[in-house]
Amino acid sequence: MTEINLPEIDISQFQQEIEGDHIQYHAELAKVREACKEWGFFRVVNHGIAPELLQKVVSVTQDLLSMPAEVKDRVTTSNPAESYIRLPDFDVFCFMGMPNTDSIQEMCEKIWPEGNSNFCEAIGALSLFLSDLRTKIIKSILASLGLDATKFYKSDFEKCKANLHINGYSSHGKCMGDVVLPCHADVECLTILYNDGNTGLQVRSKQGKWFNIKSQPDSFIVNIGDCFQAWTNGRYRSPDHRVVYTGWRNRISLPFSIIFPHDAQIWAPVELVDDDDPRRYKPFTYSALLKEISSYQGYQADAETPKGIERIAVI
Ligand SMILES: O=C(O)CCC(=O)C(=O)O
Ligand SMILES: [Fe+2]
Repeated sequence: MTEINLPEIDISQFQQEIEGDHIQYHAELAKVREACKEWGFFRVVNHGIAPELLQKVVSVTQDLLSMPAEVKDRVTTSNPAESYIRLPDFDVFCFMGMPNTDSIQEMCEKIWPEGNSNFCEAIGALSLFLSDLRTKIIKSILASLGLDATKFYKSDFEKCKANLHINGYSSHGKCMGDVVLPCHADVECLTILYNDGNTGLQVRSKQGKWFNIKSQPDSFIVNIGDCFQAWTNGRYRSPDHRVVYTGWRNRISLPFSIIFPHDAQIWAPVELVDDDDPRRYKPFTYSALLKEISSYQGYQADAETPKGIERIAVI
């Protein structure tokens, strides 16, 4: 299978403009635009997060994932979105409303009653950095659409929430090429993904062909989610992706998902609607979308099922 190098965006190039009021359209934003149209995926480099912190995050999450099942079960709660879930092929730990030091501390104390400051510090610091990075990424994407990024960030994105997942994939009983995370598109607004450098993530092109995503240490992978696809009136795509087994002993990934407030209307601005691009979606809320997809849990076996946004909002 062909391997692709995701388009690389050097976010440090518009650091100052993002902090100011106006982002000048320039070559790096043209790359964001092309990447979001073509793949719905890009890679962010020069993000300012120290490689030492990323190594520490990998090390503490390895510690967490290697705890015995009965210890991990101590963090299982009645709300599956807020705890630990053991799926056949991988473990998922969920932290809601990040950055939230209380929820990190709470989970940590259940796993390590004697405390684990390394874990709390590393996950806490990563969440803080990612919250800051998300603002820069969203503003860059808005500017790449030719929009007033400051205005639209404030009106539609400032109140977005974030959840952090820790995914741990095991190799137990796996054969090369086995699909360990089925084909899906992220339903949220946007995902900023960090992984431990192991390969396995694949993206499906517009033409329906699967590509291996080349791994690149110390960078973050960004992908557009279904809600953002709808907000852009379909100009940017929320890509199907999956994870396959490629021979690792175990594999860690940390998706940081940005979500619209549950009851906010998701609605493309008029600037993105014209004769060439007539309005594609009716307004909908994230909570209505979640309700719709709960029937198939967000995973679509090779995407035969129409996406949630197509089912509830397409005009
Ligand atoms: O593990 C990965 O690289 C991707 C994870 C993912 O797509 C997800 O959690 O939605
Ligand atoms: Fe995903």
